[in-house]
Amino acid sequence: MATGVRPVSASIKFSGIEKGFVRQNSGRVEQVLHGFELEIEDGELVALVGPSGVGKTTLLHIAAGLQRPDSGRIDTGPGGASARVGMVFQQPRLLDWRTVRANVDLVSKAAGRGTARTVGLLTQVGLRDYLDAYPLALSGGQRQRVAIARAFSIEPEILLLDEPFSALDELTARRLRILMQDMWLEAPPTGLLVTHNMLEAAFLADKIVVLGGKPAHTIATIAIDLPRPRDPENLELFAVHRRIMGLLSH
Ligand SMILES: Nc1ncnc2c1ncn2[C@@H]1O[C@H](COP(=O)(O)OP(=O)(O)OP(=O)(O)O)[C@@H](O)[C@H]1O
Repeated sequence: MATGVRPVSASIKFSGIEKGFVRQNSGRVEQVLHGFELEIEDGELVALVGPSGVGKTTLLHIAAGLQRPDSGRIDTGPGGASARVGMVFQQPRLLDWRTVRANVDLVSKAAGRGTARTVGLLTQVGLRDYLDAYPLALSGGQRQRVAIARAFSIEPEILLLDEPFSALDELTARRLRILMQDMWLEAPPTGLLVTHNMLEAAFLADKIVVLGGKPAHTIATIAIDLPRPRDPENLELFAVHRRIMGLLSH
């Protein structure tokens, strides 16, 4: 687990989660999650990996409160009842008619954190010279940097990451993973990362939960005990990648 300080503790606990969707062509319910259990401890970052359609994003949406389980519980505590939840999605989802600075200010103000940290955060993500630029004038990587600054601007106790780097070229993605690691270490939130990239999961996470099947079940839970900050070239990350690919190739 990472070191650092954070004012409020938070954990994420999925208990007995059931979730099904009605298939449009047949009208039958496809059960995606059945009795799903997972606990993410305070300050821990868990990565969910598994085949397309297994239910990773559904779990993240349930954690975010964007979807409700059919039954079961999602608890964020202790202290989690009032936890601030930050999110970074695959697409940056910025307001194109607001400047970079205003995009961050709006969210941090809405979360009651004020705007004093905005310039510092945007400087930290390498956008000091773009405070007054509009998102459409930025590259995809720069926009995602704004999204990362915005997520950290609320001083999140919980941070949910939905394939945050998958729309970027690999070099940019790597830089942003390192940036994410640095920012995470300053005051580690409790986190859930959904990704298709096993190296990314191994680089960022404390624990990787490998999902498979329908309804989804946990095939393996892999603890990543490497000290931080981690090096993306660490050979142990590649060993984890191979292990997961082996598990999912059967
Ligand atoms: N709103 C919805 N309506 C109907 N079916 C849905 C809905 N959301 C998800 N599903 C179905 O639930 C299953 C799990 O979807 P989910 O997006 O959680 O998978 P995933 O593991 O995140 O996939 P991917 O890696 O491709 O993003 C899929 O079969 C999907 O079609």
